[in-house]
Amino acid sequence: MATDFSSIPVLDFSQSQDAATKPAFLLALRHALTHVGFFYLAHHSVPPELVAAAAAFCPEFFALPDAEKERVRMAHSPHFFGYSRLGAELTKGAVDQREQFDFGTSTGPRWAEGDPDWMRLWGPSQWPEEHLLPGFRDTFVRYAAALQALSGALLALAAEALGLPRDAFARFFETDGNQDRLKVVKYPVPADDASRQGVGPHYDGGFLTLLLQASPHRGLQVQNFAGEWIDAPPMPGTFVVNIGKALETITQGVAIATSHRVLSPEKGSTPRYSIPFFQMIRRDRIIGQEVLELPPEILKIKESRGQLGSDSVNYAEYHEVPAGMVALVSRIKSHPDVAQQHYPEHFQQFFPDGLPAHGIAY
Ligand SMILES: O=C(O)CCC(=O)C(=O)O
Ligand SMILES: [Fe+2]
Repeated sequence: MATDFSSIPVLDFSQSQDAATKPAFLLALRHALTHVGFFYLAHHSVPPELVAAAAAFCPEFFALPDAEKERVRMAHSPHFFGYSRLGAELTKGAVDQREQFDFGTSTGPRWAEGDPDWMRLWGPSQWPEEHLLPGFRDTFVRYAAALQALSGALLALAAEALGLPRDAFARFFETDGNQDRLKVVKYPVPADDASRQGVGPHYDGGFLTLLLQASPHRGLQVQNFAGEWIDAPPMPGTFVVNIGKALETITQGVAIATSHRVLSPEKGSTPRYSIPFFQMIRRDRIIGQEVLELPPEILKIKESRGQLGSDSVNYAEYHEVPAGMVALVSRIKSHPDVAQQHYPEHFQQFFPDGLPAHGIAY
């Protein structure tokens, strides 16, 4: 296809802050949203020292004593926050070769007795003991807040790029605090006979994902319209931004969520680290029933670009159930043992034969 991509565009965030260069930024953003679903964001607003501090903590976290990682393991958390050991996570039923620590920005409205159980997805994070990793919690709280602010600014720009008012997406967020999710991820060098599925092909579920590639390893790949895997190598000073299925859904498929995966580091290499930030939406809306009206010239882009090749079965539920339920089901499928502990009825429904041999999140 003529408009298919063979590399990931680079956008300069600073252009969006200057009236003279903003139109060019919005055009580039429109193209990235509608034809690629991924872009690098350079010259962004997050201080480089904060990014460097977060990256430096990645190997340190995973070097914590096993007992401490056990203490904060995800199975203790109905909010799916905490530590998952290697091989604990599934993508479409296959085991991912990664270890991770999930946490969230500060919590918005919480679950209360009588609320649907997907309201419980939001809640407090678990943190390692301060004396074992001084500064870790403070750094990541500040990092998360900075990423939340940047993702909000970027989403307002995305609205403008699609011919919408800046606040077009506001109604999909809690007004008194929205909880976004982050994780610190380690992709080890696999053993000789192990699979190289760092994380299998998938879509992200929310609005925008802002990924820090926290070590110089290649491995992230993005699937184009023809189904080819395009490398997205680390580029210092940037975040890799991609679109999730919720944003695709409410823009009537104009902004595209693109399938991506991570290959484990090569034999003889060292572990790869990354820190994705996932912009989440409020839980109580069936967003497929609230799609945005878009200007005709923007809707037309869909026709000129053609059909996306890869499957879009995942997240079709956005048309049927509240966004919180969609997010909960996605977590349950990835972390069945957390579900078994905290959401036994859903667990029974998705895993009627009991816990898979893999998929234990500790
Ligand atoms: O680690 C990466 O580079 C990407 C991770 C990812 O796609 C995800 O966790 O959704
Ligand atoms: Fe992803």
